[in-house]
Amino acid sequence: MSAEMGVVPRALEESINVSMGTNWSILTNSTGHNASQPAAGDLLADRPSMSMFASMIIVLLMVMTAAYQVLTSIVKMFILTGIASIYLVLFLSTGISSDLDMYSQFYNVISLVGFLIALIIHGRQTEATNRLDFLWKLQATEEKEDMEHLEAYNRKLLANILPVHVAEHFLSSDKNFEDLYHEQCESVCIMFASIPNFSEFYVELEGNNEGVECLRLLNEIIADFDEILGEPQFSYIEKIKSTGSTYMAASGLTKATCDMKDLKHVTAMADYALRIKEQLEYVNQHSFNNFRMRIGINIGPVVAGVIGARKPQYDIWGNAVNVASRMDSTGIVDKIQVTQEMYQILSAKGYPLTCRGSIEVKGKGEMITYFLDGGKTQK
Ligand SMILES: Nc1ncnc2c1ncn2[C@@H]1O[C@H](COP(=O)(O)OP(=O)(O)OP(=O)(O)O)[C@@H](O)[C@H]1O
Repeated sequence: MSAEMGVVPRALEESINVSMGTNWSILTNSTGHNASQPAAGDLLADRPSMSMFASMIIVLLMVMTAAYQVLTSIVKMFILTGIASIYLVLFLSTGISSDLDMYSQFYNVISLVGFLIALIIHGRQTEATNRLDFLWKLQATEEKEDMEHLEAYNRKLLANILPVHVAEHFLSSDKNFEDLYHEQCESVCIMFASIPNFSEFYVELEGNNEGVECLRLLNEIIADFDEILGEPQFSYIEKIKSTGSTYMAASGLTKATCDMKDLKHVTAMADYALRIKEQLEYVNQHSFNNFRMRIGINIGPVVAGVIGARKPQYDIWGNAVNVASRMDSTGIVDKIQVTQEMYQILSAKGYPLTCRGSIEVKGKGEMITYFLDGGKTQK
């Protein structure tokens, strides 16, 4: 029996070697039948692992290049094609592939080219996605900046319409203007300042553009009063509104501006009244007019709130406000009329005041009032 168990016939061995591109003589060697060629068999057995090793190195190199984010897809394409070309030239021209048959060599080349194409397509797609991501991020950043600008603009706008603390209340919480905003303020100093003879000045003629020039001057006066409020010493005061030629302001509406210890919000209001009187004199000198001012000030508790949703308006209400208005309406031009409560505070602080005496105030009866004659004098 020439073909024993475990022995590969010579013809079969050769046919396997041809079809697989390998040498099976090492196997036959193990059976002891070809023991004369062990060294040649070992060498041949190493060959497939060498071509495999080379292929793996190239694939690894290509994957590393493809994964390198900094390179553009075009540069990657050139590098990958270069690597693949060098490998193919070496693979086909040197002995690396000699252990492989034609079919395996062809399969190896096709796999590499396919892999190369896949990497190039992947590189292009990744780059396109990254570019799109970048553009979206840029757009999102621009939109965020626009929104921040818009929010800042809205804040500024709202802060011009409402006092800062009220504007912050609406902006910081989820409140809307439908909800009533109100607060109780215990010690608020209220001032009404009017220019009674403005109505004499206001005439609608062709020469003054149907009264527009008169309004222009009134606007300048009110704007001057607003600007004075911007001075640091008057930070206790909040403008409430101006109706016609009457300017209304109040101080001590917030915890920060209500100084119960030194009553600075009261003295600030007295100083402000004196200051706007001076300002009107300055306007008179420069516009050759003779506007006269009448001012009334009172102190007391008020309710502050925002009325209206579409055009919200901050205002204050209470008996103290009514009395302050009466101090103006029952006052005398060029004088600052104050109530007894104001007198007690201001005289204690060193302000010169003169008692006017008792006057009849509508709805309040007889009231003793005072005139504020000037600024604080050093005691
Ligand atoms: N928030 C306010 N803004 C402007 N003016 C006010 C405010 N609150 C009260 N007043 C004015 O105070 C004045 C006194 O108000 P009060 O309610 O005592 O009297 P009245 O009889 O209603 O007013 P009037 O004498 O004008 O008829 C009124 O002229 C009113 O216009």
